[in-house]
Amino acid sequence: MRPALLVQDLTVSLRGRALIDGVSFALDPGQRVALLGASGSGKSLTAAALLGQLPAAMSASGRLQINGVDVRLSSRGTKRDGIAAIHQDPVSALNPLVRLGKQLEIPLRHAGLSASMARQRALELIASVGIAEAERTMESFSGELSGGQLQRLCIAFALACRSAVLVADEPTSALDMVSQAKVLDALSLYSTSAVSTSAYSTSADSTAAGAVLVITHDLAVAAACCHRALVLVSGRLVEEGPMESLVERASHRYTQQLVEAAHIGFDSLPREATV
Ligand SMILES: Nc1ncnc2c1ncn2[C@@H]1O[C@H](COP(=O)(O)OP(=O)(O)OP(=O)(O)O)[C@@H](O)[C@H]1O
Repeated sequence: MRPALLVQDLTVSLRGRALIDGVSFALDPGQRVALLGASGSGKSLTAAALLGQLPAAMSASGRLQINGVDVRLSSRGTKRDGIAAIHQDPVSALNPLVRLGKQLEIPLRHAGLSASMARQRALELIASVGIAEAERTMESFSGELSGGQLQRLCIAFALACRSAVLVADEPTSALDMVSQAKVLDALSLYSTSAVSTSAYSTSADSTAAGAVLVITHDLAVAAACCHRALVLVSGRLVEEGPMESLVERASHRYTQQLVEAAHIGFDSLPREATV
């Protein structure tokens, strides 16, 4: 199976100092993978490198492939095809002056849907990420929704764009537990939805599922929604593996500390994350 995301030997440097040092990993379609690490370990810079959003003073090298297409790591500024992101603060991703339904319909119209089909699909997407009253949400502005609802709406946007990869950077850290669970459910939905072609075609490839990279320092969040985890320490990948073996048999001291701090055991993992 072709990976949705392939990262080889990613290095991000600032004035000759490597902030990210030789990081390699891959995400298969349908996989949810956590990128864990302490504050300052390089999680956000890794995300920025994947999205082409590194500060101008930094340089990136290595290989990046999104949905089978090589992407120049040095390119930045424009949105990269096949990859979308949601951030801790969803408000900044949305236009506060345009009704949410109109914003959601834009990528759908771009994909070739008629106005009425785009509206219908937008309603379906809003409902699919667990937001009740889809009709009313379509007519709302971003300031009228809660943080958790906006976060799920951003996931609906990523679904509308049919990005093969969704990078979720601390998607739940500003939310209460109930909203957190709903956002994690929406991320699961993303990775089981067919997303990875840009056109609404019927080709075999259009059935590939989305892959999600969840950036977090919270092991409980990672365990609740991810199949695998990658652990970053000081810009280097020190450990990776299936979620349950990481929790049960962490080998790096930082991962062991995370497990001890989270006090979670294998039994608390959802069934889906253990396959
Ligand atoms: N704009 C910048 N200029 C200089 N150094 C930076 C810049 N952004 C990040 N760094 C450095 O790069 C390293 C990795 O930072 P990064 O923001 O990726 O960490 P993080 O794991 O996302 O942390 P957090 O969980 O606190 O967001 C840190 O040492 C940080 O000081």
